[in-house]
Amino acid sequence: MDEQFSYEGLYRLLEERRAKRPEGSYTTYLFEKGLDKILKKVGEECTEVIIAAKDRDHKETVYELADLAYHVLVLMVEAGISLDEVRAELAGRHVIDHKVKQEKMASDQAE
Ligand SMILES: N=c1c2ncn([C@@H]3O[C@H](COP(=O)(O)OP(=O)(O)OP(=O)(O)O)[C@@H](O)[C@H]3O)c2ncn1[C@@H]1O[C@H](COP(=O)(O)O)[C@@H](O)[C@H]1O
Repeated sequence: MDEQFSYEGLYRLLEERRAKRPEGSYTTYLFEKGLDKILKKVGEECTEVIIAAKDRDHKETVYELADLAYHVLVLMVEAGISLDEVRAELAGRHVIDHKVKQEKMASDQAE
């Protein structure tokens, strides 16, 4: 296990790939091909996650989820979407879900 790994670190590396376009980099290849290619890869990886999960193949599902996560991060960099934006969106929903859950619990108790 690489102790150095973080989503933030990988995101920054992908941003650097987009800016510098080093040769021999698969990420450079994706950015050179452009948005349609990146979207195609995200679609393919989604399908592979679905197939692996449907087969209840835990190891393969983890592998395909990692492929999907990488390609989603490439898409985010290409689209100029930061990890903080997605984190903030999830955090906002978390509060809403909590309130809905509380309201439901309160109305269930009143019955
Ligand atoms: N996490 C990944 C990662 N996951 C998957 N992949 C690549 O995604 C590709 C997916 O395989 P496929 O068979 O679907 O695609 P392919 O046939 O190789 O290529 P296509 O023509 O279909 O696009 C493989 O080439 C993998 O190497 C990744 N490539 C890079 N990273 C990360 O990105 C960093 C920078 O990578 P480079 O830009 O290549 O230096 C690396 O250090 C890693 O941390």
